[in-house]
Amino acid sequence: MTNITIDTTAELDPRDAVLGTVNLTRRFGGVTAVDEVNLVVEPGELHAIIGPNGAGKTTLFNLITHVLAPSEGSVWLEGRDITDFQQERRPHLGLARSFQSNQLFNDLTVIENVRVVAQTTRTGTFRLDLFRDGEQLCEDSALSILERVNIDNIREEKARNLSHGDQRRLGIAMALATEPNVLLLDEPTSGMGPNETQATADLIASLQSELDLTVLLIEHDMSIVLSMSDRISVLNQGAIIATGSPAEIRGNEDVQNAYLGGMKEEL
Ligand SMILES: Nc1ncnc2c1ncn2[C@@H]1O[C@H](COP(=O)(O)OP(=O)(O)OP(=O)(O)O)[C@@H](O)[C@H]1O
Repeated sequence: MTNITIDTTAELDPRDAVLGTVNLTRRFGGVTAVDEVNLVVEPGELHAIIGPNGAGKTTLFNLITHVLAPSEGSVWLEGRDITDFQQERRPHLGLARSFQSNQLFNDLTVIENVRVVAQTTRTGTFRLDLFRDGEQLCEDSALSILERVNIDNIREEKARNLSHGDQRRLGIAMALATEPNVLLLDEPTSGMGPNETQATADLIASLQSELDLTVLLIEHDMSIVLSMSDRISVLNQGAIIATGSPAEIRGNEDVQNAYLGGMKEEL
């Protein structure tokens, strides 16, 4: 493998980062899907993870969110080792991942979906009995999140009836209901046309700046990645082989040739 040294964060210890990983590794039998990854995410940045199919992006997200346990290494959030924290505890730490379509409550309305998450986060108890006293706070908070994500106009629709794009926006709204400091987005524009893709990119940028969020994102659309990221890490065969600004990643001939392959034209 070509050695590329454009990691502008190399001097930072991942244990001191807002989100960091130390030698994070996951093996599946003989395959090392994530290989000694040291990731440093800085406060308030939009940090994208890119790489070819099978590079280990989803596995890395699954390790950070404890969907999978690492074979080796650790995950750090604001100075705490959260490697062994169970998934359910993570939203309370300020780390949230956008909900996937199969995690929505299909028979609840859009606002009910967000309210359930807001309530669960506030009370620590999962509750579907939504119509009790003392829930005005969650209702107000759910509505303001829907307005922020621009889906308040469909708040009474059942989740199952939403378009693909609206389901993805609802997934982001539900993550926001946990009041995160760090938001993980797993291909937020997948399956969207150009207009929806741009609208989603604009939404993410506005969330980042207005809510002072730190965002870690996997995204295949290179034009989106290059236009909106503060920094980009390139994964290849499980390892981070470069981290840098979009200009550094775009301008690096080795990255283009060795790791972006078919995406080279888009750089
Ligand atoms: N549960 C699993 N069991 C066995 N191998 C797995 C498992 N999950 C992932 N892998 C392997 O780990 C490697 C990394 O996969 P991963 O899905 O993390 O890559 P990716 O970068 O997200 O790919 P894509 O862009 O295609 O979604 C691949 O070789 C994949 O086949």
